[in-house]
Amino acid sequence: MSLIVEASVDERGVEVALEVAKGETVALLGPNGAGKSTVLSVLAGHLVPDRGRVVLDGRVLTSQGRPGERRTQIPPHDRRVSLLAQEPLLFPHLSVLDNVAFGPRSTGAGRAAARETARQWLEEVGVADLAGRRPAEISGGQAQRAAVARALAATPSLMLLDEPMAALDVDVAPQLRQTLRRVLADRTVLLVTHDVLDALLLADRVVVLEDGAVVEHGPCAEVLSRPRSSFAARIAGLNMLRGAWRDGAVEVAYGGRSMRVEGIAADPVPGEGEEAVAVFGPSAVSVFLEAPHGSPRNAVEVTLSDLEPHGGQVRVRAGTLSADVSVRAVSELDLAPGTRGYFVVKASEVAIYRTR
Ligand SMILES: Nc1ncnc2c1ncn2[C@@H]1O[C@H](COP(=O)(O)OP(=O)(O)OP(=O)(O)O)[C@@H](O)[C@H]1O
Repeated sequence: MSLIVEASVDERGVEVALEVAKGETVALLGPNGAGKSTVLSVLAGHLVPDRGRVVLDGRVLTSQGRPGERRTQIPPHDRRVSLLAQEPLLFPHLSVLDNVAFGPRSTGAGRAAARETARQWLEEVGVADLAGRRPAEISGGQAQRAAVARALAATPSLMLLDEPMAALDVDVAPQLRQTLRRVLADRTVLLVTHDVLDALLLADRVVVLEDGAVVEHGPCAEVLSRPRSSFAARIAGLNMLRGAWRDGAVEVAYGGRSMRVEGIAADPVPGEGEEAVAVFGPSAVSVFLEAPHGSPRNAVEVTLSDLEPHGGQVRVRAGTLSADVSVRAVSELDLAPGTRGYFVVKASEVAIYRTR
């Protein structure tokens, strides 16, 4: 492993362990307050954990609260870790070129060599023509490209990206994502994101944090197609009901009542009483105003919370569940926020699996 992290930050309720292999990009996903930024701060050296260890390419960057081990806290500039934040954070008084040359300069390169390196990186990220401008004279997207060049020119062993596209216009973000995909290939990267596209296009693996702890991890496609955490299900656009496996179905408490959800149980089938999830896509859900009788279908009693257009259909939400139905069905059933009804899904459309 290139990067090994174990970090507990008591004040923030964070206790995380994760690893990143050399040349691997790992996306760190999770809801607000899950602890993603805390992990990045520990790695960057801006936050000292109460207990923990950060080892990068065999070098101990942080060691705290470990009996028998010397306390270590290498300062941020000496960790060979570059952080690309949401905002480009360029030095306003320096030209774009000198901003990028700053890294090589501070690690001992001569002025001319540092500028040459900077020029190459600006070329690589497509803003070489802006080298002579000040940050105030370029757009947000261009500044973020310059920030990518600056981060890479410092020849980091680890790149940290904190929602690098979040502050950009939607029409600029896809191009920067493509550039990142190219320049980050084969680097060791930890990427914090809320965006499932970032995970799919940039990451080899995802780690999902909830409430300060890792709740699942694995290759992107696997986590997004078979999520085990509510967060991963939500970003993958899937419905998830969690409960205990009993007598061939998942017993779920939903909306204050208990119900059984039937589906296709994946191997290995959950043990009796074991925690399991039932997962199904919104397109598999039909909406009814009355409970369907005598059919082998799952029906969840719901109160609709909102409706919005979704790819030629209407996405109807009820709490954490959603259904994609036709415009015609919405009109015929007169669906609106507050309507009480049933979300109905055939057992053959529900995947059931263990959460561990
Ligand atoms: N400077 C701080 N001092 C004390 N507690 C903090 C501080 N920053 C964050 N926290 C708390 O630490 C926990 C983890 O927050 P963190 O910012 O790491 O989450 P996050 O996953 O990055 O969230 P977001 O997606 O909203 O940025 C939260 O409970 C948060 O309220």
